[in-house]
Amino acid sequence: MKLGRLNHIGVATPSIEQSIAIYRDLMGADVIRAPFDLPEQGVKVCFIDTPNSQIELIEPLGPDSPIVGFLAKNPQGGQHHVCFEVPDIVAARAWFEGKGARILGPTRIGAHGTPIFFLHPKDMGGVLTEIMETPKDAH
Ligand SMILES: CC[C@H](C(=O)O)C(=O)SCCNC(=O)CCNC(=O)[C@H](O)C(C)(C)COP(=O)(O)OP(=O)(O)OC[C@H]1O[C@@H](n2cnc3c(N)ncnc32)[C@H](O)[C@@H]1OP(=O)(O)O
Ligand SMILES: [Co+2]
Repeated sequence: MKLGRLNHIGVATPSIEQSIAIYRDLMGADVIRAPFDLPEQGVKVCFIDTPNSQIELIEPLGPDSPIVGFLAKNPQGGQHHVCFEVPDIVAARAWFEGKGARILGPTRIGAHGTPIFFLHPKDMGGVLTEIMETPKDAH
């Protein structure tokens, strides 16, 4: 397998609206897409476009959100995960399983509408890493 494009950096926040203001007013972000809920993943999401990638703002949706623990430890929010693209999510999952990396949960549909899974941070040098199949109409 080859290292693919960095699709986004996930940033957990207690308030997507407050974080949007930072990227819009302080960082001069042009394109801010409307936030949307992803209940099956337990998050509200807002993508901020950068020239070559995206910031994915994520706010907990409900008490069982997978980012509740992270925000309990980091009440201001913070850098949560990175996401790399692969051409084939099934082949990628087999690759990582073959390498003994811990995969968190089933492959499921992520915020870009394509299949994703997560690699445990302990197997990625402390970095929670999302693997995402490249959207068919991408780039
Ligand atoms: C999918 C929609 C969207 C998309 O892009 O399509 C998203 O990206 S949504 C993102 C939110 N969803 C997820 O993060 C799903 C995968 N995450 C998980 O399963 C959990 O967050 C998990 C298992 C990584 C951590 O769960 P939890 O915080 O409840 O467990 P612990 O506190 O026990 O953590 C265990 C261990 O991992 C360290 N940890 C936790 N979160 C992170 C992190 N974001 N980055 C790095 N390390 C992390 C934590 O410190 C613990 O380490 P220890 O040394 O044992 O203290
Ligand atoms: Co993500």
